[in-house]
Amino acid sequence: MVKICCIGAGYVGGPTMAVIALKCPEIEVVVVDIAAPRINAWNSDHLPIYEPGLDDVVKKCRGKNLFFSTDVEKHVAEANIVFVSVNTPTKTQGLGAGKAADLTYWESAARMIADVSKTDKIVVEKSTVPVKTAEAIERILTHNRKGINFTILSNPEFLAEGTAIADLFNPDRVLIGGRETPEGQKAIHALRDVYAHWVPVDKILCTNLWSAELSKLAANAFLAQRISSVNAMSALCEATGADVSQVSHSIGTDSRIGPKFLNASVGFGGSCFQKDILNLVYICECNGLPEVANYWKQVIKVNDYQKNRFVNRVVSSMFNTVSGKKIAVLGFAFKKDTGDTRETPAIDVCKGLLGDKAKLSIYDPQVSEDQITRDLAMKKFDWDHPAHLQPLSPTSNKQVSVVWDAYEAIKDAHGICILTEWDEFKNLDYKKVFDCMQKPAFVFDGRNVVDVNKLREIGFIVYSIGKPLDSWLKDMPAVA
Ligand SMILES: NC(=O)C1=CN([C@@H]2O[C@H](COP(=O)(O)OP(=O)(O)OC[C@H]3O[C@@H](n4cnc5c(N)ncnc54)[C@H](O)[C@@H]3O)[C@@H](O)[C@H]2O)C=CC1
Ligand SMILES: O=C(O)[C@H]1O[C@H](OP(=O)(O)OP(=O)(O)OC[C@H]2O[C@@H](n3ccc(=O)[nH]c3=O)[C@H](O)[C@@H]2O)[C@H](O)[C@@H](O)[C@@H]1O
Repeated sequence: MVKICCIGAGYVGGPTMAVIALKCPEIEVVVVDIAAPRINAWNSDHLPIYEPGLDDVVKKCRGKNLFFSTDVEKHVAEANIVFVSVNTPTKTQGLGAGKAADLTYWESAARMIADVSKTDKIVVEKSTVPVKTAEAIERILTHNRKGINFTILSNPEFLAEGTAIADLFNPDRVLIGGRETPEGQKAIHALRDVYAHWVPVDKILCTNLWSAELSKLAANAFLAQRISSVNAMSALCEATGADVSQVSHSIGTDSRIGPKFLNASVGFGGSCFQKDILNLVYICECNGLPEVANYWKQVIKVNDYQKNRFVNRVVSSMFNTVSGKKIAVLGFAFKKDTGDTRETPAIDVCKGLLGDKAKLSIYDPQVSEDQITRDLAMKKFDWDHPAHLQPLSPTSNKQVSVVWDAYEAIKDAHGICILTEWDEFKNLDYKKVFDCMQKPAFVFDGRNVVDVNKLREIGFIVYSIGKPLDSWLKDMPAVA
């Protein structure tokens, strides 16, 4: 019987392994983690992450062929295939700080695999890693190998949060990279056989190790670049009277461009886009390619510009100060259908508004007060380390309250900032909202979810990213 062990029970390890267990009933899958609270949550009725459809999948296989455990060494020792899906955050100190990937967690996992193994293993890179990481991992694994053969594969994950289960059930492709040696090819076939339980074989792409590693960074860079491109256009739309949704639709109907990932927004967030592009930039610099590095750096610069631009719009519209004014923040997660706040644009927008002394009332249907308080106090990049290594919960900020109802957040507010595109924000009773706000009442829509004309008819002053400006805003400076 094939036994799979996955090190790292996070947003990737948990859902991916649950789907493998569901689709391959004859394979035993154990997900292990050093974080006991996370494993306890995976074994409870309240899973540690919110992901549509995940509960169902876990319920169907947990206790049958899917297990969650803190007994990392035992399960690694017993497995034939070991996936490694641990954090690969951006380095905050030392060589490459602020750009390079911090491979501390990966290295410690690899050393542990080498120490506890008594049988041959396929070791699969599931985490996103710099190109050529497999070479370093191989050295760690084979340094003290005691006659055991380790074959390393790169199998990057392309799921997006909020649609993880659908993405895993029906992936655009599964990518497996391995050495072009007989052992490498044998390992590729073994992993391909796992995915072939439900993924058509023509969607399982097999490449060399470095192509697989680099393809993951390239895919995220290309996706993020599309968002920065459309966001750059949104600034020009506001300056010219064009409507970014119309521009996106017009260019997206060109089959060479395609319609997806062209929604202008307050900026992209999430645990990976920025981290992976910084990682790519660093690799380019290390390979003596500064022009290529600068090209990709610009994707992040435009994203930062977009977040600053949004804050400036809010402040300048409200008579150039938000000091002491209540601003309702609707949505804190980095996108809808997830409770994940890693690198969410809401953090930078909230910090910008707090910098101008606003009073924030924040509502998100999936994010807890504790998480928001931590996020607003955390240093850049600290969020991407395992929970037990993160700073303890800070004392709450008097300028910030977190509430569990959108109307509660809005009551007596001067302005509303929509920062996540949760469906419920489209369907609020905006007449009721208007009536309970200070006047003039402002709506700043960072996700283009509201019906701008309808809200203007009610009496709101509305700013919506990349849409023709309200006459109120036309002469206001909005320089980031
Ligand atoms: N979040 C996402 O949507 C995607 C993430 N990725 C990549 O997958 C990797 C993991 O990301 P997430 O699952 O989001 O991170 P996460 O932070 O949710 O999960 C990582 C887990 O690894 C555990 N861990 C760290 N070191 C360990 C060790 N030595 N032994 C046992 N457990 C250990 C941590 O406690 C944590 O629970 C990253 O490289 C990320 O770039 C790739 C595709 C999608
Ligand atoms: O490596 C990863 O971590 C993953 O990163 C992204 O997935 P994810 O970050 O979960 O979510 P996305 O749907 O890509 O959204 C990222 C950010 O871009 C924003 N976005 C997305 C699309 C768009 O048109 N406009 C836009 O602003 C979202 O609101 C969100 O803040 C990729 O889509 C996945 O393929 C990849 O596996």
